[in-house]
Amino acid sequence: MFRIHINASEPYDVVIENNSLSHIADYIHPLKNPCQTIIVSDDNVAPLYLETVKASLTEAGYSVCDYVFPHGEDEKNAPRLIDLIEYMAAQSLTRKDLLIALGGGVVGDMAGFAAATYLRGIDYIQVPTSLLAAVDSSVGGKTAVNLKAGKNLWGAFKQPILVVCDPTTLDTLPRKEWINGCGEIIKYGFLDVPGLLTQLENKPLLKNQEKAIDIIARCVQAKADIVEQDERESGVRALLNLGHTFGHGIEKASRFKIPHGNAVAIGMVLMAQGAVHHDDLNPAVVTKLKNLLETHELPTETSITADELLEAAKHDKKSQGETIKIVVPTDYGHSKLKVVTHEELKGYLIK
Ligand SMILES: NC(=O)c1ccc[n+]([C@@H]2O[C@H](COP(=O)([O-])OP(=O)(O)OC[C@H]3O[C@@H](n4cnc5c(N)ncnc54)[C@H](O)[C@@H]3O)[C@@H](O)[C@H]2O)c1
Ligand SMILES: O=C(O)C(=O)C[C@@H](O)[C@H](O)[C@H](O)COP(=O)(O)O
Ligand SMILES: [Zn+2]
Repeated sequence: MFRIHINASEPYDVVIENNSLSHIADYIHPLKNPCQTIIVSDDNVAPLYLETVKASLTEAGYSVCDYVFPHGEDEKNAPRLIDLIEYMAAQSLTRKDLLIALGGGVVGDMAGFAAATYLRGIDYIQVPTSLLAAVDSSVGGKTAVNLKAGKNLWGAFKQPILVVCDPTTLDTLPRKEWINGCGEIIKYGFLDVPGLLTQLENKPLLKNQEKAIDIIARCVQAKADIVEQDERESGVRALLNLGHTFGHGIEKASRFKIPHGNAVAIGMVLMAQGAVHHDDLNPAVVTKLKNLLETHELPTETSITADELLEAAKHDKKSQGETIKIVVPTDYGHSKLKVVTHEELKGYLIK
């Protein structure tokens, strides 16, 4: 069992414990007296875990309603968010009540945003059930939905009051979602997490729940260290965007056929290749990165055109006027922030 404290402006704990879902109310109770709760989930996760969470809450005296929507990135949008908010209002949830996001990053991002804005903000808990959500999206308080113009363009910073991760839920996670989660994990390997890349090289993390617990804890601690320094991304937090400058464009241009973690993997390779020409990165680092991604069955290239990627990057949050903040690998396991013009960014895509 791990309990990692996140010392944000509103501090909270991340609990990582096998079978924690069956007694989730034990973790909630010290923070929140019995109240009305809404569990938000998708149609893959709800049939597997909704009843377990409900049973624990009901037994502890909480009343529970649920909102279950179709799975997938396509659903992380404004109409779905409004439908959820309308449902919350119809259930007469008050400011003292609680939202529980049970699922992957899509559920967590959208339900978190609903909690951030409904009645100008109510408490919420992240209960990640995908590997990607466990290592990244459930922690740090970035909530959002996508707009037609791009990824995560309508959102808010709102920290959860608690994160409860039950790694046994990964037993039902399809292999392709393990692969997807590994995209973000390898990203952490390039953000100075000591030994993480070596650990992954020695044994790929696919369908290995035993090993996943330790790696989840290491990534969460790494994210905590960054978020605690810079909760609202005015500086170092932007490092967590390694692979995302082009990754978000890849997701959008593929109409979300290429999922987030896969897109981040390709985005890291593109940025590393660019860094060989513009930042003197040793080409051997690109080879090692590609090998590690391939061992985890992740893609390393895309047929999406440079023009599409550049256009998407220009509209991303990290763009300001003619410049954009990017994250470039400086060595195997290390990266740095850099501000370049859009014209210079183009150069990163020319091989
Ligand atoms: N807020 C953040 O800091 C942050 C960080 C990283 C990614 N994200 C966002 O997270 C999203 C991606 O998250 P994701 O990969 O979890 O996507 P997701 O929520 O779509 O989950 C992936 C798939 O796995 C299924 N699933 C989840 N848990 C399962 C389980 N235990 N058993 C069986 N099936 C299960 C889901 O139903 C879905 O079909 C993207 O929208 C991305 O932008 C946000
Ligand atoms: O928490 C962060 O900060 C991150 O950047 C984590 C990313 O993995 C995540 O995909 C995030 O949603 C991207 O943020 P955005 O601001 O570029 O939308
Ligand atoms: Zn990400």
